[in-house]
Amino acid sequence: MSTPGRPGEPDRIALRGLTVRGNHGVFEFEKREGQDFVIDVVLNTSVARAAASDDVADTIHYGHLAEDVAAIVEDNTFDLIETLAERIAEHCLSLCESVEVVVHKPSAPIQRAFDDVSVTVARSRSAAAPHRSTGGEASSGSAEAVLSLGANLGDPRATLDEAVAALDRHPRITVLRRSSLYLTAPWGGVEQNDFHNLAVIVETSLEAKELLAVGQGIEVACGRTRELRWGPRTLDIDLIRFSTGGEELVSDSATLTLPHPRAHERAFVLAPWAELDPDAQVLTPAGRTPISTLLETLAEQKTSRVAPA
Ligand SMILES: Nc1ncnc2c1ncn2[C@@H]1O[C@H](COP(=O)(O)OP(=O)(O)OP(=O)(O)O)[C@@H](O)[C@H]1O
Ligand SMILES: Nc1nc2c(c(=O)[nH]1)N=C(CO)CN2
Repeated sequence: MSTPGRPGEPDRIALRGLTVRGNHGVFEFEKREGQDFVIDVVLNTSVARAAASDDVADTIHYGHLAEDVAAIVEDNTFDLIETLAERIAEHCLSLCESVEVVVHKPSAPIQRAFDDVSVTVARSRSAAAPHRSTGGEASSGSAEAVLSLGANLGDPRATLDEAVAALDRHPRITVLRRSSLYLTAPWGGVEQNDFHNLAVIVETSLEAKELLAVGQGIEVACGRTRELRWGPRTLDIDLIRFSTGGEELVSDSATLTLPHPRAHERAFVLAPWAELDPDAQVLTPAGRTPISTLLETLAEQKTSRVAPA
């Protein structure tokens, strides 16, 4: 028989010694030439559910975690390993309650013999939230969001099922409603297979940026690569609308545009959304417009509801 966990002794998933080449450093030659960074992350998260089900879908997949962390190291250039550690911690907090991240820089330009230099940050959701809230954004409390999901590579049905389940498993996201599945003609001018699309309405205590980051994490976990704009993909999750207390968030930062700037031009977004909320008023450059009116103007974009499997 297992013993119930005691407070102060949370379950942990640890990934140590992840070695990734990156271009971080104060000196120009460090940015130019790159060097190895070694990362340790310890995620405090209950593994009880996965231990009971023996299903990897009920836990944080360490392979996906390693890829996500490696991508943060590889895709950015920071002066300081403090910043790198903070970014990694921020990502991990979209997966778990608290985390400790150590970034080692064993080849740092130090003119003395040394074994290692490292920065350690420990972050938890409650402590992190005030630092991460950004101007004009809802910080906490409950928000409602519309997400559009699409896929046209691999097994789109299975991927979309897995993506909705992954959203719902997140401790700070509840999927309230899920639309039928739609088969839709590719939008955007790239010749490719039809897409499968659906929409979900979720309730969340995450900020909009965090919700988008969770969606992007799920895209990566499902094997998404970005090769061609509007091109074929295993999974795409777009944040269409985010509202707190009935008030819709409008954002135009480099990383987050809300409402989604192209949603009103896309029948593949509007048809599934209209099924969930037929009275939705969509904020467009021309003002608020009923979703049914927009769909009428997009009638030439083919969408058809797929019968349940
Ligand atoms: N509301 C939003 N939903 C999804 N991504 C957004 C949003 N606002 C800004 N972005 C940013 O847009 C970038 C490109 O996203 P993505 O790769 O999903 O684009 P796409 O699916 O090819 O095209 P589109 O943005 O037209 O749907 C991402 O880096 C993401 O941070
Ligand atoms: N029908 C349809 N077309 C698309 C879609 C999509 O989900 N559905 N996604 C794209 C890039 O995100 C580009 N074009």
